[in-house]
Amino acid sequence: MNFLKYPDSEMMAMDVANMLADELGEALHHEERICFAVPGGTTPGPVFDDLCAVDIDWSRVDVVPTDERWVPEDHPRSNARLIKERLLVNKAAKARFLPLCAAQHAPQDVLAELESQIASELPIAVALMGMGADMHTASLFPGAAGLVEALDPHAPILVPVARDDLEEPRVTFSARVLNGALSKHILITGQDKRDALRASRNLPVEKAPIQAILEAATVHWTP
Ligand SMILES: O=C(O)C(O)[C@@H](O)[C@H](O)[C@H](O)COP(=O)(O)O
Repeated sequence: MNFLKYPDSEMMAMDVANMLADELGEALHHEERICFAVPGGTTPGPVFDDLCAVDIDWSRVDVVPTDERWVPEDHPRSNARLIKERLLVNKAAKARFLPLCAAQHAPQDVLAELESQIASELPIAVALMGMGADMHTASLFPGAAGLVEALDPHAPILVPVARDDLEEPRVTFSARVLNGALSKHILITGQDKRDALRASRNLPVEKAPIQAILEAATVHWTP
């Protein structure tokens, strides 16, 4: 794991956006289409604001959430909504969005179809991920139903996840698919998350799922 520290969120957003733009541009030199996975949550918005303005051939980029909350796309908690409003604008409006959710159906009824739309676009070229202070990443939550399956080396592409205290069911890329990304970035802010990341090193992956994707990842942190 590579750990990069920034003086503030603005600097972090700018540098991470530049780094992602370079990697996406480089990947576009080698592949006709590339897959870019991005998280939801509150941290990535400023990165999206900078990244959407960069001049790469977005028309050859498939943008997919790392995980999704099972809510309609116009719901305030929808990751698709965040991504469409903050990333897929400006120059990046030309990218294609691949949804992980069809909220009018139950997850188990549509997961196979969603997977089939994504399978041909894998592996992920560049993955940007977040982390919670409970050491989850994507929707790989400690103690959640679906976690063991999502951590399995032979896991399917997508795994439904639920836990009583989560506001809605979720679907997540399995650790196997996230780990298959050619480049992995984790974006975190605040001392609590830095402490959590440190503590995760001594815990089993079921208790600290972030462990599953740390190898060869770059962690970006600002207080
Ligand atoms: O949809 C989501 O919730 C995620 O993709 C999730 O893994 C997120 O990245 C972390 O929970 C951090 O969220 P914050 O950035 O809001 O702290």
